[in-house]
Amino acid sequence: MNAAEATADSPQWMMRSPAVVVDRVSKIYPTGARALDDVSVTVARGTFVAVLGPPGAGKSTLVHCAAGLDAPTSGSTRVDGVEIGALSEIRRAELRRLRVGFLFAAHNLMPAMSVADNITLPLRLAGTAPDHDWVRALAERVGLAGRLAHRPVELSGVEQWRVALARAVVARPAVVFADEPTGALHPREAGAAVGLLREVVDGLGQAVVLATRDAAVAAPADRVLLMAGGRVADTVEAPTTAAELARRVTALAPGR
Ligand SMILES: Nc1ncnc2c1ncn2[C@@H]1O[C@H](COP(=O)(O)OP(=O)(O)OP(=O)(O)O)[C@@H](O)[C@H]1O
Repeated sequence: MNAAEATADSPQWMMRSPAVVVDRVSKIYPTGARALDDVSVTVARGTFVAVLGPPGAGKSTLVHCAAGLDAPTSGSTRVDGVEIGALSEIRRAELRRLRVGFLFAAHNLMPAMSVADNITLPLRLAGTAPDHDWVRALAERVGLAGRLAHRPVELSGVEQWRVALARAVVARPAVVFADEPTGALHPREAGAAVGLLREVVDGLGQAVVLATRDAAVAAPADRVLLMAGGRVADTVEAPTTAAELARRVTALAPGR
């Protein structure tokens, strides 16, 4: 099949399409706050994009709109080749369970469930039987081998974060959306945590879209979008450093 023959729902199209396309998205809340102002972003498969900026810049709104958790006021978003706005709520929920992984500051682990059951929850919610060898291999990869039978309360904060990471990738999604994912960790632990995220998605070929205020968390990305006032004000390509990113953020908002 050549490019002209590929249709939006054919496997060939899905393989070629970027992991995420945000096309001219604006979001105006009922309060009148313009959180996103005509934002366009394309995230190629397997690439790690960080969204960095000061509080209120629109980072969370961008991640939520891109992931289909929130509806843009105008513009469109595609994830894994699928136009989110065209899906019914049921189809959107399916897409979120199997083609998208999430990592938030609050891990929302199920306290009564074992680590293994927490990790495999997205699969079970989607009616898919977990492959136990894969779950064991994943647990090993994130440093949780030997912890699969424990309850979350028996784990350290970093270990709980690793459970959330494994849960985000267990369905081998096309993309992981992360909103201030290291927010519950000590700042000292954040760098290593995002390093592990990077290692895991590099191994599995997933794209990442990660929103953060912390330049050290954004620095390992392939591309950093600097946001201010609901717009992508600047883009920094890898390699870069936290110090350079912090300098660029300050330059965007003089007097802050
Ligand atoms: N539900 C909402 N209702 C009204 N305004 C909102 C809502 N959510 C966000 N906003 C406003 O939209 C703008 C962007 O918010 P957003 O949370 O996306 O920024 P952010 O860059 O993620 O900030 P932070 O780093 O503090 O999380 C802000 O002015 C915020 O007050």
